[in-house]
Formats: sequence, C-alpha cells, structure tokens
Amino acid sequence: MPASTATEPQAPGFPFRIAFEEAVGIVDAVAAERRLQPQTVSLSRAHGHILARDVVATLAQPPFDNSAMDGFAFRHADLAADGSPTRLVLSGEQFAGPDAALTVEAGHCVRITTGAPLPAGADTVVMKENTTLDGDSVVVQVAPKPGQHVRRAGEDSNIGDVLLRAGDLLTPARIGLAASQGLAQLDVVRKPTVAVFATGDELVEPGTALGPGQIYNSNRDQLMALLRAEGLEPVAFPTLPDDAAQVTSALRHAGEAFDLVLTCGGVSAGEKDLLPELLQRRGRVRMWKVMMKPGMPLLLAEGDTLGPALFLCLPGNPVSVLATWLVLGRRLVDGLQGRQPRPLRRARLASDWGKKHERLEFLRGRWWIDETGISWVEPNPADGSHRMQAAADSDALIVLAAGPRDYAVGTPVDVLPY
Ligand SMILES: Nc1nc2c(c(=O)[nH]1)N[C@H]1C(S)=C(S)[C@@H](COP(=O)(O)OP(=O)(O)OC[C@H]3O[C@@H](n4cnc5c(N)ncnc54)[C@H](O)[C@@H]3O)O[C@H]1N2
Ligand code: MOO
Repeated sequence: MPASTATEPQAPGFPFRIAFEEAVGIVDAVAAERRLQPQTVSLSRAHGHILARDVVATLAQPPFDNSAMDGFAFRHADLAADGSPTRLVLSGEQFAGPDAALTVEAGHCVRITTGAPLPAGADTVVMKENTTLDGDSVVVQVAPKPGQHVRRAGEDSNIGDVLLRAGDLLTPARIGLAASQGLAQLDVVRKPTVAVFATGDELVEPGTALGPGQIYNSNRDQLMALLRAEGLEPVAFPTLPDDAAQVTSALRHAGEAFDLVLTCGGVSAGEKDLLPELLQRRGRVRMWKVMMKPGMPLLLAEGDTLGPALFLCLPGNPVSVLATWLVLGRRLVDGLQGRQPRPLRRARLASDWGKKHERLEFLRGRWWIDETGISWVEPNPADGSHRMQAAADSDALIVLAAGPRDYAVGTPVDVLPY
C-alpha cells in the first residue's frame, strides 16, 4: 500500500487544469490580496526594492541656472556680429559652490566652472578651449550660440512633478534621482521572505557521493540563484524525504515563519507525490495544474492550518522549475511587492518549429539581435523538462501559444530572456 496518493480530485472546488492565462489571473489576485507592507529604507539599502509611494519633486532640477562647461559667462549680444573674435573684460570668478552674487556688465565676462550658478546679466557660456587669455581680457575665438552651455533651472523637472511611481523598481538611476531631491530614505515594499524546499528520496546534495538510483539535488541551487537574482534572501531547508509526517512537520514550521514557501517536486500524480493531498487537507488550494509546458503540475495554496504563508509548489523537473519560477513564481513575488508586470520581448524564430501538443509552451532558446537590429531566437530542440544542458545553453523562454501549430522560420514570437 502506498503511503499516500496524489489522487486527482473529481470535484476539486478550486481551479484545476486551467489555462495559463487563468493561472496568471489567480497569481495576480492572490498577490493583490497579500500585498506586503511598506517599510522605510535608507538610500544605501534601496537598490532592487519596489517603491511603495510616488516620489514628487519638492525641488526644481537644476535648482538654479548654471554652467554646463568650464569657461566664461557673458552676454551673447556683446559678440561681434560678423563672428570675428571678441575681447571681453574679465571681471570676476564664479566657481561651483557658494554664489558670489556677481553681475556681468556689458563687455565683461566672469570665469565660471561646470555647475556654478550663472551670474546675473550673463546668458551664455563659452568653453575655455574656445578662448584665449590676454592680460585682464578674454578673447572669444569661437562664438557659441545664444544660451549655449547654460543649464536652465527646472529643465529636468519642476516642483510637483511625479519623478518616480509606486511600483517602480529602484534602479541606480532612480536612486540617484531621489538623492538629487535631498531624500535620505524611501518608502519601499517589504521583500517577501522565502523558504525553499526540495523533495524526494532520490536526492543527495552536491559535494557528497551518489548511490544507485540517486541524483544530485540541482533544483535547490537553481532556485536559490533565481531568487537571489531578484534581490531576495531565500532560506534553503534540508531536502524533504517522501514521508508524509516529515513533510507536514517541516512545511508547518516554515508556513508559520515565512511569507512564501517554495517547494519543488512531489506535486504530480505519483504515489510519493505528497504535496497535493497535504495542501488540500491542511491548506487552501488556489489552483493546481496549469496547461503549460513545462510545469503543468504547479500548485498554489494558502497555508491555512499550515500557517499564514503562501505555498507555491513547483514541479520537480529542473527545467520546469526554471520556467514556472520565471513566468508564475516571479510574477507572484512581483505582485506581492506591487511591481508592474515585466514586458515580454519579441523575436523572430530562427528555425522552423513544429508544435504538436495543446499546452502553452515556454520553450528554451538562444536570443540575439542581429546587426540590422532584428531580434531572433533559436529554439533548442532538446525540449524535455529534464534537459538541463539545453536550458543552460539557452538564455530565453520562447512563448508558443496553446494548440498545435507549425511555425515557419521568421515567425514573430514573445520571448522572456533569462
Ligand atoms: N501520471 C503522471 N505523471 C506525471 C505527470 C502527470 O500529470 N501524470 N506530470 C509530469 C510532469 S509534466 C512533470 S513536470 C513531473 C512533475 O512531477 P513532480 O512535481 O511530482 O516531481 P517529481 O516526480 O518529484 O520529480 C520529477 C523529476 O524531477 C526530478 N527532481 C525532483 N526534484 C529534483 C531536484 N531537487 N533536483 C533535481 N531533480 C529533481 C525527479 O528525480 C524526477 O525525475 O511529473 C510528470 N509525471
Ligand atoms: O510539465 Mo512537465 O514540466 O512537462 O515536464
């Protein structure tokens, strides 16, 4: 007698064997219900977080008219009309820093450095290299255009402008922009805490010897890397044996302590696939089985009696882990943080492809942009969900719509680089 069976529910009471688009809708809805709280972080810790509130400008940028070059500030009307060299009297210096409150009179100029406030009266800057010095005079050899090399107050942004939006990923450029407003901290959404489990009696850890019938646990390190690539700090737990009591105990422990419990393996139809039965009995299943390839057995549940965590159970095949994480798992953690959906890219298929099955497919391929700017993707023919070499040789998922179809070379498709 098997210890337990992942029997398929007759009348499941939750979405079962659903289209990929429906699964996306469920992931988005669950994430919205469980949006994580904002927290305040210093700018030095903000990189990779999702902004919780809009950032509105309280300062104009630049805050004052200033010079874009090291040179001399003067009145453009003073230049000789025929473009010949013009001699100006050098009457002061304005460096970047305290405003010397100078005024440039007609026929005069002020030495200025990049970023220094433009003195009153001046409207143009000539760069140093286009002048010669002659005693107390500066000779403008190459005439700038009116207003040249002056950066106007407010030309980048003005008070009241929305500079960053809630849901934006905080990139280095956006952190710099926040700092330019004088902000030392930002309100970001707390990142989810994630527990990672692999399941299966066949697994042994890299670095130890393999016995007959055993394989290395490759999913754990792959998943940890996928999570870390999102700026998360996942916690890996020891591999779970195919034992219902031990699985229940470990998942209950994690279900109390983490926002998200991520498992891989043991979620399909085998006698040792314990997770569907456990989560139907102890949790609240939000969906099980998605008509996608790879990754069909994926299950999403709320912990309920296993604790407040969400449980996302990925199928065990290593390429299924990669694909389901990228298209549904990552979307869930994005949604928990209120991040906007990521854009797909488009590319042309670089070879013919015959798709024989019904499920929507995330095929692995190599993606590049040719010298004419056209984006291509070469599908890898080793399309089994155990074909890790093909996944490692590839750098994109190719999205092929549900249903069989013969794709001709050059057909545009969606791609998700990884
Ligand atoms: N009768 C059915 N059999 C299967 C179905 C089905 O619907 N009916 N679905 C197939 C599909 S599709 C997938 S995907 C797999 C998923 O099964 P599980 O999630 O239960 O995963 P396991 O059976 O535990 O493992 C599958 C495969 O992956 C290897 N594995 C598991 N964990 C790891 C790990 N941490 N590192 C490396 N490799 C791992 C495991 O040894 C198996 O070879 O089910 C199909 N079967
Ligand atoms: O859906 Mo499974 O991931 O094809 O092998």
